Amino acid sequence: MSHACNPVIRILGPKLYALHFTSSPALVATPEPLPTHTARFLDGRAAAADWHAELARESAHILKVAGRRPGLGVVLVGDRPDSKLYVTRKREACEKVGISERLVQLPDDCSIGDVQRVVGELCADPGIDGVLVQLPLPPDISEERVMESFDPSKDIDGFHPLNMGRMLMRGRSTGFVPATALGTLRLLAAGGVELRGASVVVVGDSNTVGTPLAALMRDAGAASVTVVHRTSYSALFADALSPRLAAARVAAAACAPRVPPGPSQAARAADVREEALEHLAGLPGITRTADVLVVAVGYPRLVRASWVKPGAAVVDVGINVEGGRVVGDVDEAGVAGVAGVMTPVPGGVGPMTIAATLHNVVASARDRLLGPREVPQVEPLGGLLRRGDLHYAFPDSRT
Ligand SMILES: Nc1nc(=O)c2c([nH]1)NC[C@@H]1CN(c3ccc(C(=O)N[C@@H](CCC(=O)O)C(=O)O)cc3)C=[N+]21
Repeated sequence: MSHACNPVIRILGPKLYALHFTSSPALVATPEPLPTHTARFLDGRAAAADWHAELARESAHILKVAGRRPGLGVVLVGDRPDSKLYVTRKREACEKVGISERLVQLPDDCSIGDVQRVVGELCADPGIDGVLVQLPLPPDISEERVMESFDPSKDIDGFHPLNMGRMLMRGRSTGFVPATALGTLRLLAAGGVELRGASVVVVGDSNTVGTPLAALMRDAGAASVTVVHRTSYSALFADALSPRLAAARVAAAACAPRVPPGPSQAARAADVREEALEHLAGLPGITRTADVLVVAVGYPRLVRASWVKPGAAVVDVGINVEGGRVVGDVDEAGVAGVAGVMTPVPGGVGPMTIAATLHNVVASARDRLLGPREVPQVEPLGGLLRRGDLHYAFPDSRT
């Protein structure tokens, strides 16, 4: 009997699969091995390149009809190397697509008023269709207050409360959708991953990634969306819960970056890591229910093979630097033996985030310069995303 053909087994997963067989003595003698998979990786760089090519055609059309290119305004506060890298990536992509970009840099010690003034100026510029403030901001500047100072019609990150609010209203997401969520959905659609009817688990509850993704997965027809709140994994980051973890951090900080960690130090770090993971008792049981598992926590290689339902689609939104390499929140090598589909890091969601940002700029320019297009009455999210449309609506938009 094939595992894949038995709906009860397929739905309930490997634990009950074992129970099923132990209940029947005749079958206990010849248990089938648990299924193994070799995950298909979704190529975010290729999908982003396709998207860029589409956007370049639209941008050229806008230039021809309206006489100017779509325009993006970017505000960069301070000099975090990661933020500078992402801003550079956006600039390169803008050049490819034919978007004119205006970057305003502010020093680390600027005031919230300075940021709001620059946002106001960029939003008032008639040659600019979309504005974004690269996050995170210095801790003393309220990101919420900055978002509230945007003109919502130029908030291409979709972080203004008006755009966030619209997104949370079932089937009425007519504003801008945050880039990481939009890019993830498009990557899944390009990879043929069906969200309709899926059990979705989103690990991470951030305003920028987890919350928008959960809302959009629901709108895309997921059967259920479980959001794992940060209290479920905060132990990973809480030194108080693990004095040895704190000690290891202090030791690592004292050595780095001059002395590379020795074998005993590395062993101790691995040990401490295992200890921190023990605090996550209930989490693997939840992630194992997911047909589509999204991980956006910011902890390297958190999700391992035993956390994943065989054949699931695993989306890795994490970006962590470990030993000079960029790794995600998923143990790629291990999980690849269990998952059906995976997004790699790097080369997965990251490039799609950039393309989605530019998509929002082009869509904003199109609405502004060519007039807003009809909102289709009945269209599944995936289809609309494939057509590169900003707006979407659903038949079941009753609250
Ligand atoms: N207002 C705002 N909007 C954002 O969209 C925004 C932000 N703030 N703050 C930070 C996050 C992060 N983010 C990424 C973009 C591209 C890659 C990316 O291209 N990553 C490459 C690796 C980087 C490289 O080496 O090029 C990859 O995954 O393949 C990653 C992360 C946008 N963010």
